[in-house]
Amino acid sequence: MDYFNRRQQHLFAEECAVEELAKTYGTPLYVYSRATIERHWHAFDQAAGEQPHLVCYAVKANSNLAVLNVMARLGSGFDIVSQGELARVLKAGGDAKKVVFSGVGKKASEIAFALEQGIYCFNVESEAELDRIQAVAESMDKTAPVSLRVNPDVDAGTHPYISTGLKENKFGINIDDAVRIYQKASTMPNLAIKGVDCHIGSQLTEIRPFLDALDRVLILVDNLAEQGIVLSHIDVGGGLGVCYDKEQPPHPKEYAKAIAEKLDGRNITLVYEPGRAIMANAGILVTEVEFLKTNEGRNFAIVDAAMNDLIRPSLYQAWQNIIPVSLREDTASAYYDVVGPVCETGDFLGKDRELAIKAGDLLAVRSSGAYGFTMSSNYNSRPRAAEVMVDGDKSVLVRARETIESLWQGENLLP
Ligand SMILES: Cc1ncc(COP(=O)(O)O)c(C=O)c1O
Ligand SMILES: N[C@@H](CCCC[NH3+])C(=O)O
Repeated sequence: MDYFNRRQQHLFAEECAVEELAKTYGTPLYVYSRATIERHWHAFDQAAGEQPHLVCYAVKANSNLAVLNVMARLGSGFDIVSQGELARVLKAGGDAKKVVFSGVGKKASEIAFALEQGIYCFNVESEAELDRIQAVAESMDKTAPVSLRVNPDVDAGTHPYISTGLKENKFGINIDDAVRIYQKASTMPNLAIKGVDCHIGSQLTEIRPFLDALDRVLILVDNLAEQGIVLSHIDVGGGLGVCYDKEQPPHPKEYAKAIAEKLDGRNITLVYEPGRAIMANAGILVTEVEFLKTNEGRNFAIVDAAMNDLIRPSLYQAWQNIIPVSLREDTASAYYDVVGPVCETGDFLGKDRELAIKAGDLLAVRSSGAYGFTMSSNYNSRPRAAEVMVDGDKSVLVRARETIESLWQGENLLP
């Protein structure tokens, strides 16, 4: 079931006409569906069945306070990678005790803040980081809960920019070094070993690499247990892909169930860190066609959203569906490159898209709820888009469009 669907000629987000939302809030506009977020979150939560588990939504996918608040109300945990993300989670009503802190470059100040808040666990990505956490915890007279993020050297079969589980990637600790580092951690007085973590990449469309990685992690878990280091959780990371085009990723239920079954009755808590699978198809980016033009036989639809609003097409050549908000029959379709106003040849949202459109029409870029707004910027001094959450027939402006004045906030002229 899709909460973004067409009624006659018009696109709806739940019970709200997208055309009306654009009129009310302007474009470019991100529109999120609360019902979709909740449905996706429950799919993970329910599929784990009897296995003790915690769904820690990956905040980087979409960190709008209202999005985090929807998740917090469901009792979600959160996967964060910075002090800023933790502060957002707390502001949105999230529980620090359900937060895992990932990331390769945690600063001492960020570690101290997270310890102060009492997070669930640090996912430690290097031996040097382990030493830093010990030092910070000691200075605060606290005990830091830690997991090692191990790198199982599994090819996730995804885009090289978003693959993280190979030995040559910057992430995690080589799984072959893990036993030694766990032994070291067990002697460090201000650390409490909690679990193990593994995240092999993003937009994975098959279960196999996840299960291969988990096989290797389970060998490590059993090996550590024999040495008296008993873990209380396994964090399997995020990475489950979604359908942008013709991909057929496993359903979150199928994925979460396959993972839970692999544990084979072990009495251990399972942590999931899904980002994209919850948010991507819970959002669209609505944009208005400013002009249509043809250069050297190539048609361009110049729209008011650009690479600064949605960078995935430019950065990864990612394909996202682009559809008219209202269908029209009074013009013939043609193939267009859908491009923004930013001064870069690489500024496009889609290429060669068959569309029947006129200037002034609205387009929706689908699957934009994850890594859309969070990766947006002010390049070309463009204020960032507004964000709206729909809930049935109601809509709430959850982030106002930036003003021109806000663009130079914090900047100073020379005296
Ligand atoms: C450590 C970690 N956990 C979770 C995620 C979320 O990934 P995804 O959005 O692919 O589920 C990421 C991003 O790839 C990550 O780096
Ligand atoms: N930002 C990427 C995914 C990276 C995931 C973060 N570790 C995307 O849009 O596909």
